[in-house]
Amino acid sequence: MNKVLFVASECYPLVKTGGLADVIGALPLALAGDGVDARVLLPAYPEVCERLTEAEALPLPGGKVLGQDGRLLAATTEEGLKVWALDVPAFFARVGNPYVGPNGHDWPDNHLRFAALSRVAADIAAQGVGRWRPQLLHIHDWQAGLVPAYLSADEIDLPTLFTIHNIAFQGVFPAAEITRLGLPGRYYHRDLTEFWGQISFLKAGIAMSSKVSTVSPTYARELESAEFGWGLDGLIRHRQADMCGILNGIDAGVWDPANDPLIAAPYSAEKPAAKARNKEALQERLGLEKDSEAPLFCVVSRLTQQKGMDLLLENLPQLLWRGGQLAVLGSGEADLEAGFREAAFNNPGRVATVIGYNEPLSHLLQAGADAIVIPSRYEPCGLTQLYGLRYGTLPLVSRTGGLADTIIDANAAAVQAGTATGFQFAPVTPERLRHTLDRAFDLWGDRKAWRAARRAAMQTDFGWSASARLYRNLYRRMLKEARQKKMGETR
Ligand SMILES: Nc1ncnc2c1ncn2[C@@H]1O[C@H](COP(=O)(O)OP(=O)(O)O[C@H]2O[C@H](CO)[C@@H](O)[C@H](O)[C@H]2O)[C@@H](O)[C@H]1O
Repeated sequence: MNKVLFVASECYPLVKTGGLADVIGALPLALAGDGVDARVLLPAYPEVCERLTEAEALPLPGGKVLGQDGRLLAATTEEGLKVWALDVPAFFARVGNPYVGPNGHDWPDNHLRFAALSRVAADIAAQGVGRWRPQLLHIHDWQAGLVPAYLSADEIDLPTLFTIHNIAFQGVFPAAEITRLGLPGRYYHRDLTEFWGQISFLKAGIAMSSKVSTVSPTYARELESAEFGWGLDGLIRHRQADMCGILNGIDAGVWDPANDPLIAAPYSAEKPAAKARNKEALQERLGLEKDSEAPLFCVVSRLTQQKGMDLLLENLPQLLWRGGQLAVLGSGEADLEAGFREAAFNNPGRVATVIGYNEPLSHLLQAGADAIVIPSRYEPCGLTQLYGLRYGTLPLVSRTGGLADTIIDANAAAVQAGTATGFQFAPVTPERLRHTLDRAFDLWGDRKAWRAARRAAMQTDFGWSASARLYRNLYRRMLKEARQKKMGETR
């Protein structure tokens, strides 16, 4: 068994603010079937501690971390995932979001909090926990970006894979903080952590890891361009030979319409009839008219510019004029929240908006809606379109990143062949979205074709097994390269 330590700031079901948690909660379990013993290191926020009641407390491998006392809480979740929660009260025992305080601003010491996570990961790499020592570290997003810097500073020779889930979140902090992070000043260098006069944790991860991946092949290519690279496209191009894109999968146990305790009635590709009962239940729950003829579009998303939610608001009159309904679950930018609230207020029975984060309701939306709208300006992979496929809720998506890689557009040829699974549009403009909403209404008008697309969508396999195998192969290649490098050095 290859031993791999995952390092990340979220992990479903312990703590989740977005798609990263879903990946960290599911991929290690999928890898177990492929001969990889993957364990997860994450911060012990209060909600994590609450859920790990049976945890065993272990000393930190490095004694203290960045001068603070702490411990590791070792536990196995109900799903069988082995985790170490990093319990450093000075950094993590606070009420609020993992990244943002009650005042809506980032915690002012985020650089120290997540440097501590990376520092402890490097200590585990050096000393192990008990008899378990990783052979490779799989680190995720900027919160784990300093891991290779600590490994390098301590001359610990272990391969690292850095996965970018969203390049827009970069973890950029004042350069003067470098010594408080416990890194030698020489690491503030333009080839390592320096980014426009500041320190970027994300840049450190990309520049210093053995290999870099992202969560879809199309996003891997897009990152090489100035439009998508957020100032790091040059570095990404420089690392092209070590870069790849591997699609996310979904946890088919958690997201299964045939066996989902959070929906009104079970259904499947073979027996889809009960999807209608979920539509009714959703309409009732949200105060929408019980209109089975109206195509019900839904949104489950952060309400942000990234997700293109302004484009959807702009097209709401068209969606309503053609007889559709809209159900929105999300939270995010104040003007978008206000826009969707107002839309619900002005269109009772036709538009419903729930502002907030609600995991159970997200399942009912996927089960009850006919289509899910994801007009993202960029989308590294996207998970909600995959849940939509599984639940026969046709994704209407922009052609970018993972959305481009997972949805087959209902053009005439695909409809004819019975292979269409949703709708795609490009470029990401209000006009193209409007045109594609029209195409969706036209297909809805041909119920037989809609049902065929729904069946094709539900039969698409986006479980983790194929992608887990790609990760396993990549780990093996990295371990082999590391061995060869060592042999070369000792010769
Ligand atoms: N209000 C709400 N209530 C309940 N659940 C909600 C919710 N809002 C969102 N969710 C859930 O959060 C997850 C969001 O998944 P996305 O793929 O859209 O990821 P996100 O953009 O957060 O993360 C980034 O990382 C992931 C993982 O790699 C990439 O897929 C993605 O492209 C990238 O932007 C889904 O499970 C969704 O159901």
